[in-house]
Amino acid sequence: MRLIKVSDEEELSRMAAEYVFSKIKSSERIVLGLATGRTPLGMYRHLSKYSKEYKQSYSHVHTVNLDEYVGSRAYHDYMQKNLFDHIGIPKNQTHLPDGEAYDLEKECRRYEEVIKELGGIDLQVLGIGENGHIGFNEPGTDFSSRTHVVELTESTLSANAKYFTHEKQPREAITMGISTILESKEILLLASGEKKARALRELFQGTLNSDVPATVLNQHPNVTVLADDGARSLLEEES
Ligand SMILES: N[C@@H]1[C@@H](O)[C@H](O)[C@@H](COP(=O)(O)O)O[C@@H]1O
Repeated sequence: MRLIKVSDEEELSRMAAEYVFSKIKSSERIVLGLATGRTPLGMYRHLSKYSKEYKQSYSHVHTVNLDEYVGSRAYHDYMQKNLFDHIGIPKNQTHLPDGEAYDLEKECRRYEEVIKELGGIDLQVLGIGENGHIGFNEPGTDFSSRTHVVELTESTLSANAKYFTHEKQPREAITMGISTILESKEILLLASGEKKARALRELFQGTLNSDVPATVLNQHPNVTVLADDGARSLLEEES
């Protein structure tokens, strides 16, 4: 696992965008796994800006998002507003789980098929929950899980309550499973702020702990962690 140290959220956003943009530029075809939440917002802002500044084609880019709330399009709307409206990725090449599907189990299987038919994920961007969740894989999730429906923990519900001012906050979500995420060829994890420090400390301790799902990333051969001063504040090497 590589650690790239940045000072703050702004530097993290710029570095993350440069990282992803260089992959887009240098690939003939790329499948990007995308995350939502506050952390990648600045990265999306920079990527949107690059799309205006540089004559870069996005016709070779495919995207698959990690998750969506059940009964909601909150993350569809987030992606549209923060990235897809500003960047020329063909609409039929962007994918998210359908949280409004009638048969959620079937939707989970469909989503796995989508990823498989795309040939897997080349670069998965991840955020990290305060409790160490990745995607919406909450503490205790089986490391062998595939795309599934989850019941969100109180910790995650309260951390994300601020995004639900116009609709009732769903208590369930569809998420790629831990095993689905681990099959990505490369992972870029973004962590910003002191609220993430405990989860990051667990991750860098290197021991697998199913109570902190992100620790499973220690088993992946190609993970880069971009972390700012706040997120690194409990790492031993920093003290
Ligand atoms: N499903 C998302 C995760 O993918 C994200 O990593 C996490 C952290 O979000 P934030 O970046 O807002 O702290 O929140 C949500 O639970």
